[in-house]
Amino acid sequence: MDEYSLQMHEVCMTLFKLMWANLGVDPEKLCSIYQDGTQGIRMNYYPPCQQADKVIGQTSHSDAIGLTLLVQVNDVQGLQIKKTNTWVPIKPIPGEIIINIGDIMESNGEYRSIEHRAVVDFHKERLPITAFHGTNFTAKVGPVADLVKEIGEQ
Ligand SMILES: O=C(O)CCC(=O)C(=O)O
Ligand SMILES: [Fe+2]
Repeated sequence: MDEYSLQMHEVCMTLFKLMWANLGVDPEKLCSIYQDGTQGIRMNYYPPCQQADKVIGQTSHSDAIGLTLLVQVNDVQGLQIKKTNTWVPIKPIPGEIIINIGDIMESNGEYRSIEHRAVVDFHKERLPITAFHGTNFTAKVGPVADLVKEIGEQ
């Protein structure tokens, strides 16, 4: 479990740096807010339900962190994201990690914190493992100064 947490953190830091570089921000400037950052690992279990069309596994929300890395133990579909007011199912691919952008990484429309939910299956159980990555407790979170523009500025 320790090794899993560590590896997930490493993947996450690599993604943060690539995402910041893509925005034109020096990754080294922001790295410190995730130094000894919070990490929560949640193992969800959604049992099959004969009334799957009448219940919800997890209601609509966005994750209040930087990035969420989600790995599924089996290939049952359940995660959905909201795109132009429509719920779009996310098909799990064995061995791949689903990355959810959280509220802290929302940035000038370039990256959007995604609204999502989980539905349940009529016949099969579903087991996703989610790793949430947030800043450390001393970090000040707010708009990145380098990205703040005047109205009309390109
Ligand atoms: O079960 C899922 O696929 C989604 C889990 C989730 O969104 C969460 O735990 O925040
Ligand atoms: Fe979530």
